[in-house]
Amino acid sequence: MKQFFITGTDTEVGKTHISCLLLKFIQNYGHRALGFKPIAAGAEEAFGQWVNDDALSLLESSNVNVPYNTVNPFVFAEPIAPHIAAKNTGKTITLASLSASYRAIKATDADYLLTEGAGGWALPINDTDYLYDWVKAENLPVILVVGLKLGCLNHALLTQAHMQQLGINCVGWIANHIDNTMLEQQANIASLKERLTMPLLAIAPYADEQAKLQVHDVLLDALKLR
Ligand SMILES: Nc1ncnc2c1ncn2[C@@H]1O[C@H](COP(=O)(O)OP(=O)(O)OP(=O)(O)O)[C@@H](O)[C@H]1O
Ligand SMILES: C[C@H](N)[C@H](N)CCCCCC(=O)O
Ligand SMILES: [Mg+2]
Repeated sequence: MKQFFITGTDTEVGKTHISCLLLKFIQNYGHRALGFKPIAAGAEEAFGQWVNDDALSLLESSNVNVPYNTVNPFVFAEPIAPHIAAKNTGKTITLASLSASYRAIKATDADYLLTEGAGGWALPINDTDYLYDWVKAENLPVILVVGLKLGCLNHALLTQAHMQQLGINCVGWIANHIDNTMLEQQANIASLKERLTMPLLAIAPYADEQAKLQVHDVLLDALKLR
C-alpha cells in the first residue's frame, strides 16, 4: 500500500479539494484509492452520528468502501482547533490512538491511502503533541498544498523549514489557485519554485470541483504511478 500525508500551508487552502482530485487521478491508473481524515472539526448530525464534510468528500472520491468511522475516527462538532474541541468534549487525541485508527484503515485492500491533515502543518493534537509527530512516527511521505494567496510564501517556506528540521520526506508541493483576485499569481509560483527544494507536482486552477489538475510528470514519480 502506498501512503501519503496531505498537508497545507493553512486551514482552508484546498487540502480536501486536492486530496479528492488526487484520489480520482490515482483511480484513473487502475488503482484502489482511499482517503483518511483522522481528525475533523466541524460536523453535523446525520444518520445518528456526527459527520464532517471533508471526510464525506474523501469517502465519495474513494473507490474503496469503508464505514464512515474508519475514514474519520476523531470528529468534533465545533469548527475549532481540534485539541480544544477534544478538551471541551472530554476526549483525548493521542499518537497511539491515531496509529490504532491508521492500522484499521490500512487493513483495507486499498492500493493508495491518502491522509488529509487538519489545519496547517503545526497542528496541536493535545497539550504536548502535534499531528506532525504522528506523521514522523508513521514515516509518511508528505505532499504540501500551497493555497495561493498573499502570505503563502511565508507559510510555505516556514512549513518546508520545519519539515526539513524534522527530517520529513516531502515529495513535492501542489499550487492551488484559491483566490482569483490574487495579484502576480505566476510570479508567486515562480518565487516558490526558486525557494522550495521539493518539486512542483501539479497546479490546480481556480474552479469548481470538476477542475482538472495540471499535472507535471514529477507527480507520477512522486505518487509512484510509474
Ligand atoms: N482550486 C480551487 N478553486 C476554487 N475553490 C477552491 C479551490 N480549492 C479549494 N477551494 C475552496 O476553498 C475552500 C477550502 O478548500 P478545502 O476545504 O479543500 O480546504 P482545506 O485545506 O481542506 O480546509 P480544512 O483545513 O478545513 O480541511 C472550499 O470552499 C473549497 O471549495
Ligand atoms: C475547523 C477548520 N476548518 C479545521 N478543520 C481545523 C483548523 C484548525 C486550525 C488550528 C490552528 O492552526 O489555529
Ligand atoms: Mg479539508
